[in-house]
Amino acid sequence: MQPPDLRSVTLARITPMPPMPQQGDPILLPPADLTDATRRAEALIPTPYGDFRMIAYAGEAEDYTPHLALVHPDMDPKGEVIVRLHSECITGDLFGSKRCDCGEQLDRALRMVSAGKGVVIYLRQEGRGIGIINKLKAYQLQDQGLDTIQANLHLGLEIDARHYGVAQGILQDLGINRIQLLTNNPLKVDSFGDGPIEVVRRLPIIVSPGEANRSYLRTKQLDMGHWLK
Ligand SMILES: Nc1nc2c(ncn2[C@@H]2O[C@H](COP(=O)(O)OP(=O)(O)OP(=O)(O)O)[C@@H](O)[C@H]2O)c(=O)[nH]1
Repeated sequence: MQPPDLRSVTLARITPMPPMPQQGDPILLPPADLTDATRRAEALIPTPYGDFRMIAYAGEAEDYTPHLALVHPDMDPKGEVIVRLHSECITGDLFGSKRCDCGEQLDRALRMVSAGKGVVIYLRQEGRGIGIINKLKAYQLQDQGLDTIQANLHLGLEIDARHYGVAQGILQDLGINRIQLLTNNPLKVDSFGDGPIEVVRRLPIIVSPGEANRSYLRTKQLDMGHWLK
């Protein structure tokens, strides 16, 4: 086997920044929304929030980014189950980025769902469905003055590319028919429409804005219609 070409590794390291994303750049999108809610594996996961049964859902050929359900061990599917649909945000959920409210929302959701014996469904919809590469490009554009909507549009992408059909499939698989949905996003509530799962109540999940996410949250409130105070 040929050894790696270390010169190109060094070069890549010292290249300061990639060029600004431009309209017309090739668009790399993550795999299309998985609509196949097939239960592939599960195990008990003890967390600081309490124990959850973690269940991975994916289609047959889609092992790499399964959606995850974290189910309280005493969840009663016959009740009005507290449910959080949380879209993946590596920057916020994993690394605590302050550019968005995602990490704090996930923390709060896990507390509420643990207390209320409910379910968190962790949907692999990084960057509102555009993937981490495009989200980082969008952040670069936001640092130049565009807002979160304008940045996606500038890249030729949808403002919000998410679909929630698979979440309904997962809830059905868990035997759940009636939910209290933790969200500020009207599109998440609307996505249940006249489907098999009834949203009996919406529960707000609002975190206090900070310096780094104030304008992001303002755009979500004023231009994306999120129910934020
Ligand atoms: N494209 C893009 N995505 C972002 C940006 N900031 C955060 N996100 C993504 O937005 C999504 C937010 O997910 P959620 O918190 O589940 O959903 P929400 O639409 O904020 O609605 P809530 O249920 O009220 O929290 C995640 O996938 C983040 O990765 C951004 O500036 N641009």
